Amino acid sequence: MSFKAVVVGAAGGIGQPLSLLLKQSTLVKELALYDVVNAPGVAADISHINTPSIVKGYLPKDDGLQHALKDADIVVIPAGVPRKPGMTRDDLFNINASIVRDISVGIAAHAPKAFVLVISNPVNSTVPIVAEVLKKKGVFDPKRLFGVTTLDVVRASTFVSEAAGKPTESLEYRIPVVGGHSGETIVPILSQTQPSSNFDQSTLEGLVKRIQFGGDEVVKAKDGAGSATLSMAFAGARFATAVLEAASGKSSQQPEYTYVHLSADAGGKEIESSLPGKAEYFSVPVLLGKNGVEKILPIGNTTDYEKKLLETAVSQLNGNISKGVSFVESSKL
Ligand SMILES: NC(=O)c1ccc[n+]([C@@H]2O[C@H](COP(=O)([O-])OP(=O)(O)OC[C@H]3O[C@@H](n4cnc5c(N)ncnc54)[C@H](O)[C@@H]3O)[C@@H](O)[C@H]2O)c1
Ligand SMILES: O=C(O)C[C@H](O)C(=O)O
Repeated sequence: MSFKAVVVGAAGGIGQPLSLLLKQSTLVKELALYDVVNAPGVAADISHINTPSIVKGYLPKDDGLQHALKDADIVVIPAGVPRKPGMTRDDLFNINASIVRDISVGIAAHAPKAFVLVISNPVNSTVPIVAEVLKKKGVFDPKRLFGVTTLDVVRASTFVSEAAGKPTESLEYRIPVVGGHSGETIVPILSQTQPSSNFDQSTLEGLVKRIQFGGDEVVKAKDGAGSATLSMAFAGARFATAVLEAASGKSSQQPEYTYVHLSADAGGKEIESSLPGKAEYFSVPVLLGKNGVEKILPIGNTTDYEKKLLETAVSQLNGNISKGVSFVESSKL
């Protein structure tokens, strides 16, 4: 079984390597690359790779977005501006909110059944923006909308395996990361690290900070030239592949951590009622299936320290979520 995948923002720092990685997937039969600039060039380049998928590039002219999205099974969105040093992800809201809103209007009209994977920041707000647009258009299915928080999970296994003195075994390190995708809304549950690792409290807190602010590390190192692109492309392709594998009927008992509307499954509702405050959206452990979210698993036991981290995350997230919802409420669609 193979699928039509669309990358919106395909000519960007994430979009190009992400498109390259998706071109390598045998789960993809058609790859539609859309951007406001240079998408045909990126598509021409990638199309020379001799993997089975057909690649086409689209620009806004001649209803490009509509044609790119037509019959899409999965739409991955890394469109929008990245951070520069000194900025928070929320500082991107003013520009990226309308970009994501307008793309969502296109998805509602031309690919209402597609899985939608949102990479554009601030994810805590852009996912609610997509949901609100799809709701207004009567096509919202919470099982099919995902905020991509995989990079936090990828970073956690890299940083924790390094701290455990086993950097070459990082792929074996599984660390739940829940909450949102910005600073203190990112909550690594290091007490559930597998293989289990015993860190003293100060190492533990250092690791939590590093995972929460891993994005800033890259923004600082790039010194004005943007934020994480290559590690994000890796993480985005990994998550998109998991969604497509599940859609093709290959089930996995390994959860993926992704930022979803908690109504997507009864397990989400249970998590919502157990959280120390209101949060309609949360990154949670999800088992994927043919229709997207199949089951939301419990977050599991947490230490008192992690409970405090969760409290802080929830209090910040709620404002991010309301900001996205209000933005669509006040938009003329
Ligand atoms: N979720 C995550 O973990 C994560 C990680 C890294 C970056 N990001 C976010 O991803 C976004 C993209 O980052 P980047 O480094 O690739 O930026 P970039 O500037 O290199 O690329 C963005 C691309 O989006 C395109 N674009 C702008 N408006 C568009 C529109 N209306 N339709 C289609 N395409 C449009 C631009 O032309 C550009 O090619 C940023 O918002 C960044 O903060 C998220
Ligand atoms: O840090 C950023 O702004 C980009 C991204 O969200 C990241 O976590 O690397």
